[in-house]
Amino acid sequence: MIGVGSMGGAILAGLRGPGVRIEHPITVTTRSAASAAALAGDERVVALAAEDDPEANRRAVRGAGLVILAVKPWLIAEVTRGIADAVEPGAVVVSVAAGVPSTAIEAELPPGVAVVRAMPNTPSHIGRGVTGIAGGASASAEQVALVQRLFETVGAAIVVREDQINAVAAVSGSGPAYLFLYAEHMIAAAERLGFDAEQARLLVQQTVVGSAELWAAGGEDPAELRRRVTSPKGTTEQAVAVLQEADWGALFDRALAANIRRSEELERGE
Ligand SMILES: NC(=O)C1=CN([C@@H]2O[C@H](COP(=O)(O)OP(=O)(O)OC[C@H]3O[C@@H](n4cnc5c(N)ncnc54)[C@H](OP(=O)(O)O)[C@@H]3O)[C@@H](O)[C@H]2O)C=CC1
Ligand SMILES: O=C(O)[C@@H]1CCC=N1
Repeated sequence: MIGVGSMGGAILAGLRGPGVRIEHPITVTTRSAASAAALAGDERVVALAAEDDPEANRRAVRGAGLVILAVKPWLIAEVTRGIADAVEPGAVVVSVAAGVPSTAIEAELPPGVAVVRAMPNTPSHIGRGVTGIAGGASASAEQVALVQRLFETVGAAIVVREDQINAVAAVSGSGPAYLFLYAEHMIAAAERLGFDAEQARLLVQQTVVGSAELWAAGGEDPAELRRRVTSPKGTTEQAVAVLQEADWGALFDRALAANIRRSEELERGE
């Protein structure tokens, strides 16, 4: 794995979780020695820093059947170019970067190396991620299925067309940020109602986690779960009516469109 920051680190943590059976060690690289040092002490991981060893990325990919690129989008081309002659023929290179088409990665690699895009999210850290996967023209259905199995070790994974990856990023890749934004605002509102910081955090965290687990446990439609909270002529419907004044349909359409627009800008190198 090249790059082990927020997203790479979440995948790595998920892969080290209980019950995940994969071949070890996983060789990972970071830019800084400090980030690599933070990963020391686990015999299942070999961490190398590009800052210490300009050959680190090339060393990491030698002999690897699967390579995950998890650096920032604007570093993908440079990093791929740097490893191109060290990647094994027949290897699968997976990029989790937003806004970098498979063709741009394929252009840096020798023929015979497959490129697959994956758009995961940070709950992968605890094995509860969701990932959209799309093969480039260089990838076979078996190679896409292999990458799907990899990401299923850290959550759920679906295969999509590459032209849907930006939408996956907008919905689930970035999705945890929208939930945490909600939590931040609810905690602040609870504090304004007079709860101390600890109480406000507990009330909101348990509400979010409990509601998510209730949904996951029963699988009912969220509209039905909302109905069960909303007593006719009760209190919830008053708050929901106020919230609905903000026209969440249009608001979410605008937010997701802005997200997709940014992926498209990244595709154009902006
Ligand atoms: N964050 C998220 O929720 C999601 C992110 N993504 C995608 O994941 C990718 C990474 O994002 P994110 O994890 O947030 O970014 P971070 O900045 O948190 O992590 C980037 C990682 O890349 C390392 N790095 C930088 N340059 C090099 C190099 N030359 N060689 C090896 N490693 C290097 C950094 O090392 P160091 O720490 O030493 O600087 C760090 O480990 C992006 O392309 C993004 O689009 C996709 C889905 C969700
Ligand atoms: O914000 C970003 O660009 C990345 C891609 C999806 C989630 N985080």
